[in-house]
Amino acid sequence: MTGQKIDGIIVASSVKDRVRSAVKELSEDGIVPCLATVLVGDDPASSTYVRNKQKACADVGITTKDHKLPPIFSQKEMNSLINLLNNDETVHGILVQLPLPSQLDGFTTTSRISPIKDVDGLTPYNIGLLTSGRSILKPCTPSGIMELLEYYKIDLEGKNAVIINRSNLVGKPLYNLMLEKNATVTTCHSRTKNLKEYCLGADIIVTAIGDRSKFILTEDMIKEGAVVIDVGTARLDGKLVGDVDYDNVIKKASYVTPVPGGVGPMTIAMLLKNTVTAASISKEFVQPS
Ligand SMILES: Nc1nc(=O)c2c([nH]1)NC[C@@H]1CN(c3ccc(C(=O)N[C@@H](CCC(=O)O)C(=O)O)cc3)C=[N+]21
Repeated sequence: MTGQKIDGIIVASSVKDRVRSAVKELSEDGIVPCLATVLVGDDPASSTYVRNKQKACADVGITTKDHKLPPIFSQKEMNSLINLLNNDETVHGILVQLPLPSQLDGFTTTSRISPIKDVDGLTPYNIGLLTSGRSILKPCTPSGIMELLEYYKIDLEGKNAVIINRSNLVGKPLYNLMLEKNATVTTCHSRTKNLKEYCLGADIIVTAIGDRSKFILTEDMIKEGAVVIDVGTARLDGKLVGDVDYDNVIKKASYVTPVPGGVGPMTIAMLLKNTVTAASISKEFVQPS
């Protein structure tokens, strides 16, 4: 028996359909959802990601305001820009593309974003809501993974979930979301001993390393029928590759996400969903004149 591919493109397009109709409804109320994107420097990968996010916005009727800053942009200038966007009533979501150049601190920058415009779910306020099980704006990659599991009716109740990543963007928020669904969640990372044993005990493995010289998930590391979610992204001879030895792992797993076409498209779809959520809640915060 061979496993099934989890198709992120199909699930992302169903999320986008829902977002498109929500955008239409909001527009009828006079609100045109708008995402401000902030990109510092000219890293080609980051530029491509931001461009893809803008294209996806256009596709569902969300407008974008593009802020492209020179690589020498200072923290002080960044703080003023965030203040400006926080106070701009026509902007509903603010996305600061990470990583930032070394003179800028990612945490200082994202913490400054108004929690109701925090479409990446990275402000301390939204992290607090997430750990309390009351999140509204959730980080896009983890919520995209949860959406994939739900679409394929993969139940987490009582399951052993192993996450190989402990970042603020992926591992930590995903831990909380999976815990809410009653999984027994284990976070593994570079100092974990006996990683293979954790993997072999897992009903669901989420891997987000992104460096095949350090880690590749092979079929001998998973148990029969496991669900494998690949968040890894690296370039190999110009091709996008994940952490998983897909062709062999799928023979033993029940479900596997491919790279590309798995979690990546979901990350973008959830950003669109968060932008619409932010636009909807903005109504409640509009001060009467
Ligand atoms: N503030 C912030 N928020 C982010 O969400 C964020 C970020 N910074 N920095 C970088 C990472 C990376 N990320 C991806 C989004 C889409 C794909 C994606 O759509 N990938 C396609 C393939 C794209 C290609 O071929 O290059 C796929 O997997 O099928 C991948 C990676 C969001 N990130």
